[in-house]
Amino acid sequence: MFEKIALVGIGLIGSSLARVIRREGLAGHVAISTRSAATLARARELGLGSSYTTDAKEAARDADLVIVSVPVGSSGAVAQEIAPALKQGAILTDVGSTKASVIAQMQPHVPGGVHFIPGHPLAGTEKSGPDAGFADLFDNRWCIFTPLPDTDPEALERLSEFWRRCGANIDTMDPQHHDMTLAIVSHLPHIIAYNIVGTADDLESVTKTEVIKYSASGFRDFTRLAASDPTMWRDVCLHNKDAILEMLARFSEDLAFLQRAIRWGDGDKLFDLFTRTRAVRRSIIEAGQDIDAPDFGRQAVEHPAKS
Ligand SMILES: NC(=O)c1ccc[n+]([C@@H]2O[C@H](COP(=O)([O-])OP(=O)(O)OC[C@H]3O[C@@H](n4cnc5c(N)ncnc54)[C@H](O)[C@@H]3O)[C@@H](O)[C@H]2O)c1
Ligand SMILES: O=C(O)C(=O)C[C@]1(C(=O)O)C=C[C@@H](O)C=C1
Repeated sequence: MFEKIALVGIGLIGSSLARVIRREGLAGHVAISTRSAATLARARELGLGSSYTTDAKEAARDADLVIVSVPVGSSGAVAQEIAPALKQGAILTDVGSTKASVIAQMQPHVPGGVHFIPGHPLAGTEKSGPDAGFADLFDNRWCIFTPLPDTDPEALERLSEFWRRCGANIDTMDPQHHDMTLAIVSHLPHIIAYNIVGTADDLESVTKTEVIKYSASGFRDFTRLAASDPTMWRDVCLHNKDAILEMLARFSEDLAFLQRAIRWGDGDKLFDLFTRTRAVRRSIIEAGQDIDAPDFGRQAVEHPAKS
């Protein structure tokens, strides 16, 4: 599909892209760049690309497609660094979990004649780094684009076709809507997981023994999310601040409602809520998302209930 693709950042997402690009034969040349020499050396050992450099500008030079897969707080610095090397007509995209902030950081650096199309594949795991990636990561997952008002439809279609060939389904929305939606379906669940595992860890007398020994699968599911990359999630929280605070406020109100129902022994309220939420899971399954499949969105994840 492309003569040369540059992957800037070669962690979970960048290396999954490298693997699927190779499997599907989507590029003549895959240039890999990352900030740390050690990560780059590992990418080379894994044979993820055709060339390797710690100089993002070098990787981006002459590329037809440049994919930035770094923590969202670094996307502006990366855009500034590669901007002078971007060729006319190239597509520049990203995979960041927040969109308004990434656009605000990257867009000012994008030279005229370069197609900047922000994107976000809704696929990942709690793991990070080049060893964590796998070619099937994007299979049957959404990839959301938040095109800018002047986005060239042909470039958007070309990038959409690339992601389809990586296994993804495509959707588009405006950046604010993306950030609000992801705040509830992705960012809040991680924040809640970090919080509950932190609370358990604070119970020092319990944590070293009982929490580990008796962790039931409910708590274990939280620990998976709470093991996610600290840099990535620090940046997500700082860069989707307004939407996350809005969702946290609603969450706290609803939690207070639940707390009150428990305090006053209001079984009907509890039963009604739990019935409604059970229906949500059922509708996700009916919509074709097989939650119980062992590879639901992630590989190499323990499924203790099944083993
Ligand atoms: N992990 C997920 O579940 C997931 C899912 C979808 C999107 N995302 C988004 O994808 C992006 C990458 O996440 P990941 O999970 O692949 O992270 P990761 O930690 O596995 O990899 C990040 C990579 O970026 C490199 N990097 C960091 N700062 C850099 C800089 N300034 N210049 C060049 N390289 C730099 C690191 O060396 C590493 O190679 C993030 O923006 C994240 O929000 C993550
Ligand atoms: O399944 C997981 O481990 C993930 O965290 C993946 C997940 C998500 O919340 O669904 C995390 C962040 C992304 O931006 C997209 C996907």
